[in-house]
Amino acid sequence: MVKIAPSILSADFARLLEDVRRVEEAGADYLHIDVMDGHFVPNITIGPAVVAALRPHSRLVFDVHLMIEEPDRYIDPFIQAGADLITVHAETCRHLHRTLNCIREKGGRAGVALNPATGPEVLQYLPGLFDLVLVMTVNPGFGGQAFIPQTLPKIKDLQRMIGEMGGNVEIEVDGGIGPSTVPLVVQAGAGVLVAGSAIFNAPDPATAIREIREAAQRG
Ligand SMILES: O=C(CO)[C@@H](O)[C@H](O)COP(=O)(O)O
Ligand SMILES: [Fe+2]
Repeated sequence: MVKIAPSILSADFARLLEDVRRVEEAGADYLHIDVMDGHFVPNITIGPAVVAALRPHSRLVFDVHLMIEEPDRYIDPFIQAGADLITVHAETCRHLHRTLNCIREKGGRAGVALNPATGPEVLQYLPGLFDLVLVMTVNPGFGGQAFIPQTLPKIKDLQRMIGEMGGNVEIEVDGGIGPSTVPLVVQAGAGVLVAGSAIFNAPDPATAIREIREAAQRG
């Protein structure tokens, strides 16, 4: 069974809690929270205060995607705010090994995100140190972009690599995910599907989640 992670980047920020409740009731698994700093990516979004405000109102796994320079500075604030899973971009980490250890020491699950142009080999010598790999299927920074099909072979390579490493590591995909792309990424090996615009811009987010699950079964 795949997991579905609605990205609140495409939610109505003026009605954020309402939107979170709606996807939680519709059976979402993770709540994907995109954190952008205006440096690593051009956009600026959410900080720990918003995560802390939502935390008492939701039992969803808070899946925090840090698209920020120097992510080490913000691991503790996001854990304190209630993040369950913290994903850092390999491209932003000078010492990825240290950063992953730091997330786990503070009690979080650790994820590594890879831009479309970044290969999986950055993970090769880190077996057992990460819980999730986030394959960016668009360039990070904005919702509503078109899926990049050249990322599919990377998902397959990662699945093989993770299988050889052993352990329990999830492959998450993020960007341009919706009913038409879900079968492709699931076939390639993705197990966690992030979707922003496909869920929150749909007339009914619950129906959109159901359609994504049905598409995953076709995959
Ligand atoms: O991390 C990001 C964008 O950088 C995402 O999580 C987006 O929120 C995905 O949006 P859609 O492509 O699903 O609209
Ligand atoms: Fe994201």
